[in-house]
Amino acid sequence: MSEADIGLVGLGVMGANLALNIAEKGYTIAVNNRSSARIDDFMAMARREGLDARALPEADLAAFVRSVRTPRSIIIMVKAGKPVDDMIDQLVPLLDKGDAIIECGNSLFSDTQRRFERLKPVGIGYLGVGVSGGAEGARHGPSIMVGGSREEWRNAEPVLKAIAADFEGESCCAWLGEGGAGHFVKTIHNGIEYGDMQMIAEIYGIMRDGLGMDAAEAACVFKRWNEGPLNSYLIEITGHVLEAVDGETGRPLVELILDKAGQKGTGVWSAIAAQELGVPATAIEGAVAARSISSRKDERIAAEAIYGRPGAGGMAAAIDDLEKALLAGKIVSYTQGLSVMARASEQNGWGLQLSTIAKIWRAGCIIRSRFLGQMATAFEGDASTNLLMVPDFVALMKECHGPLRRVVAAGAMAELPLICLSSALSYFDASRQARGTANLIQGQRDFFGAHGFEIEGRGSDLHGVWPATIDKAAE
Ligand SMILES: NC(=O)C1=CN([C@@H]2O[C@H](COP(=O)(O)OP(=O)(O)OC[C@H]3O[C@@H](n4cnc5c(N)ncnc54)[C@H](OP(=O)(O)O)[C@@H]3O)[C@@H](O)[C@H]2O)C=CC1
Ligand SMILES: O=C(CO)[C@H](O)[C@H](O)COP(=O)(O)O
Repeated sequence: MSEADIGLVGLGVMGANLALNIAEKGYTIAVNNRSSARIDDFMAMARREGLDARALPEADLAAFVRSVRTPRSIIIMVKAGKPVDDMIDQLVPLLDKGDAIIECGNSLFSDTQRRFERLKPVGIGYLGVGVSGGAEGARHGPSIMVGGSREEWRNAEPVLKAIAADFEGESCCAWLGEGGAGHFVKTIHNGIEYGDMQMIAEIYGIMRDGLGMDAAEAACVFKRWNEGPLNSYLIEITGHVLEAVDGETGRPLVELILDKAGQKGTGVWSAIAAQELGVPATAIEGAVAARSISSRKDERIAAEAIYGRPGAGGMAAAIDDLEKALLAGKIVSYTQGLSVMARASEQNGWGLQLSTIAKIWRAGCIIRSRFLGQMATAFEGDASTNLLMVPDFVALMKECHGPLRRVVAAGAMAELPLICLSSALSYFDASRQARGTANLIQGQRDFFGAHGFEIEGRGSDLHGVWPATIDKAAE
């Protein structure tokens, strides 16, 4: 008997919480998972929350599909990559024309595009949906970034909007464009998340290694900052992470956690997308690189033994400068992420609205912040896609780039690594330098490869008369 309003397959951290959220909003949800133990765990959770009457567990995939009312909407929330394709392969023979798959994992946008094209001829709708907010967001209201056809969106809109976060009465769920648009925006959201996290970690490094602050002192500063312009989920949780104490040793937990960062792919995809689109995203790229360097612990230990410990001589920096440096770095990082989305939108004909994206990131997602509220307002009345040129942010950047410069300079002299903050500063300086240095690069390119250069008033594809050289190094 078809009883469920919607189905969800994949009861991991995100799927289980999304399913509870959907049930709580009054929908009856059929649930399925590859391993049946998770179905039992989910039903136990649903019982504890008094939601089991609206959950229909089905360990058999065919019976699960049959239990959903037609035309069916089936959410897939499994590990990204091949498991999604495998799940689609298993579902398609069980579905009817007019049914739809709503894939909510962190999928690569080009995979989403491919899956969308694959299902179109068989009459099965496909939405590629980015969901952010971790377990808590999935349970109580994530930010939801939808991509796919408008028709599928109209069918899914009521349930997706019902479960999404709400910012002052506005839903943090929106349809952003066709095909892979939703997953592309989620990927860049994560790239920006990488940048935010890395810059926070760099500031923590200055506090710990440059200023000699202990974790509890650093926690107090982050808690205070969370009351000001840096107010955000990531600053808030940083305070909590820094103040947590290990029950076994009584030491700050953060000091026991191994300094090797994991990564599941979306940061790298953001950096690759930026490079492929020809849009510089140095803060995001720096954040990805920093995670890779962090994973090479043995090499870092060996190199420190040769070159000495960075920060050993201490560093002088005002706490107010650190706050403003973080704000300036954030402006640059968001400028870059937004530019990547704007270019991708042009290239793919998505029509992405940056103001809508900023709005649905104001609550529910990992990068939610007061800053995004300012951004949403700023973009509403401004057609620019360059945050560095939007008046409110021009004023902020004028106030904060000096502090960023002092922090980066002092950090460099103290030998402290500031990959993200320093690249953000250089991006800012390079982006506002009317006369750059690429004239020399063009000269070099013409010298060795006759690639040509341009001289204003004389034309392009000009060539120099260069001397013949011999390779001195090879002599
Ligand atoms: N955790 C987070 O904060 C966020 C995660 N995401 C994304 O959501 C998706 C799910 O993540 P999350 O809930 O954290 O993952 P979990 O690791 O908690 O759960 C993974 C789920 O995928 C299922 N699965 C894995 N491989 C297969 C397969 N080959 N066939 C069928 N099912 C499979 C697992 O089933 P089984 O129990 O049988 O192993 C399980 O239900 C991912 O794309 C992730 O990137 C998005 C936003 C936030
Ligand atoms: O999408 C997310 C948050 O928005 C997930 O938590 C994702 O796993 C984060 O990426 P990584 O694991 O690479 O740090």
